[in-house]
Amino acid sequence: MHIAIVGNIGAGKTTLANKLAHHFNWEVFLEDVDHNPYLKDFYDDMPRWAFHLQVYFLNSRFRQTQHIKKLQSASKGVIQDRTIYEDAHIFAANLHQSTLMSERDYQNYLGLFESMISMVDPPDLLLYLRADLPKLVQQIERRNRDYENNIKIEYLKNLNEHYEHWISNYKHGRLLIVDVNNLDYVHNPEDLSVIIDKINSTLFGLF
Ligand SMILES: Nc1ncnc2c1ncn2[C@@H]1O[C@H](COP(=O)(O)OP(=O)(O)O)[C@@H](O)[C@H]1O
Ligand SMILES: Nc1ncnc2c1ncn2[C@H]1C[C@H](O)[C@@H](COP(=O)(O)O)O1
Repeated sequence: MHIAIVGNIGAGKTTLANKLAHHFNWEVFLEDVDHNPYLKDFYDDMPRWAFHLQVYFLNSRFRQTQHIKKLQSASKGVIQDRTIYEDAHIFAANLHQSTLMSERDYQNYLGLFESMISMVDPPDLLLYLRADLPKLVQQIERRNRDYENNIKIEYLKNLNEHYEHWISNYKHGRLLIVDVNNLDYVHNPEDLSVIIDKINSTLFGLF
């Protein structure tokens, strides 16, 4: 079983991924953030570093999918924090649309993505955490990563629009949308149970 958690920056993916991995006793795959050699530079100068960062994330995410595939064939359960689909359909697409990534870099990137995606298995369940801008801003501030302090509201808004568009066209498998605006699964165990019940119901027909 493979559950992938998707959603905008600060939506609560990592927090939920860790909690679900603990609950189901499955392996968790997190993003390559702390050792990412481009992320800080990217936030300082997006046009300069957009292509480098996208190639880095694409490669790191692709490796992760191959690792997940091996665990799946050994019947191990996996929770994944963010997917390769979001790199291309959300982040790279948004950078291109916002003219922060040039046409030739974007086409070059898409060629690479298309070559890789045929080797990627979709998750058994895609869990989309939908969060409005105030919730995202509050949680990004709470997390307090230096390089994210100057993220513009406009950037988050554009990403949210890409998420909504992508999710409404998602056809690779089962999809569960959870509105997290009024959920606090950090402090309220009942809010975590609400999500776990929805997952059990979607995946196993329980409840
Ligand atoms: N539903 C929630 N309610 C309250 N706080 C949350 C919630 N989800 C996440 N947080 C807090 O918000 C911050 C960002 O969450 P995180 O899981 O790192 O988001 P993401 O991985 O989506 O970027 C963390 O400090 C986390 O403890
Ligand atoms: N593909 C990406 N392009 C640009 N930025 C990205 C990409 N994937 C992740 N990120 C950024 C967004 C955040 O600053 C960090 C970690 O993501 P988070 O949603 O907080 O887990 O990486």
